[in-house]
Amino acid sequence: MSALTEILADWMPGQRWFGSKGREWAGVTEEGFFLDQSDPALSVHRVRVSYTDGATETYLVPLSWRNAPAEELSSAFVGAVPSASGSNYAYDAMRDRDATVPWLTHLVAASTVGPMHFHPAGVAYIPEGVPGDIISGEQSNTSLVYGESAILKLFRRLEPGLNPDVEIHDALRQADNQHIAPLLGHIEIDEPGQEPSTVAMLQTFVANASDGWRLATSSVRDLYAEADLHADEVGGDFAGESERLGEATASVHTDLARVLPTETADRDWYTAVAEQMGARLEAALAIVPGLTEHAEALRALYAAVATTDEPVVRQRVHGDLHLGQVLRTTTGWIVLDFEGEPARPLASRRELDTPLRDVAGMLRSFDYASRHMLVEQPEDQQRAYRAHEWAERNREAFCAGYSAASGITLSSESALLRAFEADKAVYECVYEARNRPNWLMIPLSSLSRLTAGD
Ligand SMILES: Nc1ncnc2c1ncn2[C@@H]1O[C@H](COP(=O)(O)OP(=O)(O)O)[C@@H](O)[C@H]1O
Ligand SMILES: O=P(O)(O)O[C@H]1O[C@H](CO)[C@@H](O[C@H]2O[C@H](CO)[C@@H](O)[C@H](O)[C@H]2O)[C@H](O)[C@H]1O
Repeated sequence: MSALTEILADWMPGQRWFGSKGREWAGVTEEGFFLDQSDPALSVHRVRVSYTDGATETYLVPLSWRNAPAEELSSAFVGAVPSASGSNYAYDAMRDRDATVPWLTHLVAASTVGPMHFHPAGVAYIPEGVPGDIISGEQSNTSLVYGESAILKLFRRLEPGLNPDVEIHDALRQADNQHIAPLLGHIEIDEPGQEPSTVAMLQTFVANASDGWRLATSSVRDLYAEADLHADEVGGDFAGESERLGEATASVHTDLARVLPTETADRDWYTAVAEQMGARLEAALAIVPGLTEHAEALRALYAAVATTDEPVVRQRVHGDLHLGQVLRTTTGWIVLDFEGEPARPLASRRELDTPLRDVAGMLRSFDYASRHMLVEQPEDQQRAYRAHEWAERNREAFCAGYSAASGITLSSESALLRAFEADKAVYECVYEARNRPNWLMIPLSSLSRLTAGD
């Protein structure tokens, strides 16, 4: 193994974007090329990790290079690689501002550098010559904001095929949908014998906006501060926003169904969905022992999916909709990140699905927002009651907004919707066990409610 491969193998598991935490590595290889040779030089590496369970993943790692240690970049230090003249010092290039300029320079020039191709969308101005600032946050990918006008998202896990984030943003632009941030370009990398992988996406940065998670949790904080008031009585009531969010979600679904293919679900689809949910549960049980007590009830919920006669139109959807994926601007809600669930294979994220998956994702998110502050005080019954009330109020408002804008009535009796919520909660259990174990109780306790039929 080369010195750089060893350094990357040590460093990657500690990165937020590394999705396979806790999985045992069987091997690792790395190949890279220089995207820019100036000082600091910028190189891009594809790191292929194989696991003892037989799976493999490819991660994209851009590095910046310096001849001497850079004190101000100590938190971005990746490692020192011995060279003929001493050492070369590698840094996380996404956190080295000086190394962030070439991405947009190449996009403006529509360059090809080695295996990498830059595709400007040709619809709006791309800022050039300015450095990008990394967004810090709970992200599966890594984003740079350039001068408050554009945001570049680097997809960390590479898979051959067009990333749905690019594909869906492009489709919604054609539909002139008002609830997205316009696509400015994207970057691809060749994969021998396969379709290219999408490396990054550039879109308009929406300034002066707040994400839905932050707004919703402020509303919950207000409620907790006034523990004897109801959700509709405190100043920070969120229900109006939830209703508008339901309308925005419906508008996105309506436009996706208008400009991209749709199909009516046949019996096989219901059976396949029930099987997928069951398979996800079986895999999750091996990772989260706390799920065992819900397993039987979940299997019964999924069995109901196979036999329900609720009509479903299959179409492209968001795939991982939650409050952290929506931005409230001065005029309304913007929906972000159409990539789908990061842990799912790309081909399955591009399949036709049902809008109910997105509705379920957002309903789960209201539950999360209401209860994440209870993680530290699980015994507080008064607040737990208020949390439940807040979640119900906002879930109902979201559904009302969605139904009014789409003409599709969302029923709390729907076996499908309940199963999609439960399936999402199972996914979240695995996600939390791997990334935020002290939050695991949020989806786990929701499963008690969902399987009890409340
Ligand atoms: N176009 C945008 N304008 C403003 N902020 C954005 C934009 N796109 C993303 N963000 C911010 O970056 C965060 C992460 O972006 P997202 O696309 O969800 O990345 P990830 O796939 O890593 O979760 C969002 O929650 C939002 O705060
Ligand atoms: O935004 P990503 O595409 O990276 O989505 C992943 O991370 C999310 C957390 O950042 C995770 O969402 C879960 O936590 C949210 C609060 O942090 C909550 O609003 C969501 O409802 C809950 O699912 C998401 O599941 C995961 O795919």
